[in-house]
Amino acid sequence: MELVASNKVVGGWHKRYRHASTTTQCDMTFAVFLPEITNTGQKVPVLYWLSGLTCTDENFMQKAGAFKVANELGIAIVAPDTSPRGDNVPDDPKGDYDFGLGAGFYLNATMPPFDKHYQMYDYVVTELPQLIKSHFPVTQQQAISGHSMGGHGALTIGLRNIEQYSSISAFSPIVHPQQCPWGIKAFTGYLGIDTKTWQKYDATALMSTNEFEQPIPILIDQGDADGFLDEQLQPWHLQKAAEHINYPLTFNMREGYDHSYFFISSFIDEHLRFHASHF
Ligand SMILES: N[C@@H](CCC(=O)N[C@@H](CSC=O)C(=O)NCC(=O)O)C(=O)O
Repeated sequence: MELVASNKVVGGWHKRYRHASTTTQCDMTFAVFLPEITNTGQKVPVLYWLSGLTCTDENFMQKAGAFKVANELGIAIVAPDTSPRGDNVPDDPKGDYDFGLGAGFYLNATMPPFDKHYQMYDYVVTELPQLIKSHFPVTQQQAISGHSMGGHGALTIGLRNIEQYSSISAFSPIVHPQQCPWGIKAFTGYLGIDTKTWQKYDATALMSTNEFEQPIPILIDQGDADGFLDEQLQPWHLQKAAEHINYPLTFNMREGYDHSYFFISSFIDEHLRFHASHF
């Protein structure tokens, strides 16, 4: 693992690393925030943050304003990149922002030429946590959160790995990708046209078809001035499925907020406190 950058912040540290990933078969970069309490070697729980379309590991760390409260609560934050990258990694044929580089959709692609590198589900669920546990002062406690495409990632990964996380949260998530343009494009390209293979990557489908004996709590915040709300995000699908099985989902519609990190930075403290209360 190669240290790419290191910045002292609120008494703790923000660091970026590059490593050769066996899962995505390319170099991956991730960022980690380590609260001050870890300077003495004390172990802390980890929040995994999954970013949205066009992002890298840097967007959340630079724009979310999460460090002060994460430091106060003693939570480490890990932010992976949103796709594999490199000269050999295929991109959207037209170079569009919603597929390929920066748009890995946190799934394991099965369609060539994407299947070789686009294995973001396994990377986030397995390889990255193993790497974090072996190199940083963290406990076994994990939570997962994300924004937009990353909210989709947090919901699907969390719901499929309930024993691995103590809580899930999301800002402006894509909750029913098989029924929105971003999701249909991504799933067709990465998984092919057989929609049966799409179900395990669709939070609403997972909520509708699974039984959750020990559900973990979910918190979602959504801005009502979000330009992607009606066409892409459609949170009511997940709300309805959750209500149907009495799943512990808290949903906040926030008046006047859009899709940006201005919105995330306004409510990230509440999400951090939510996760801290469930570790
Ligand atoms: N460039 C696109 C929109 C891209 C965009 O809004 N990306 C969001 C995530 S959208 C869903 O996954 C984002 O987080 N951008 C990075 C940031 O720092 O704000 C367009 O022009 O429509």
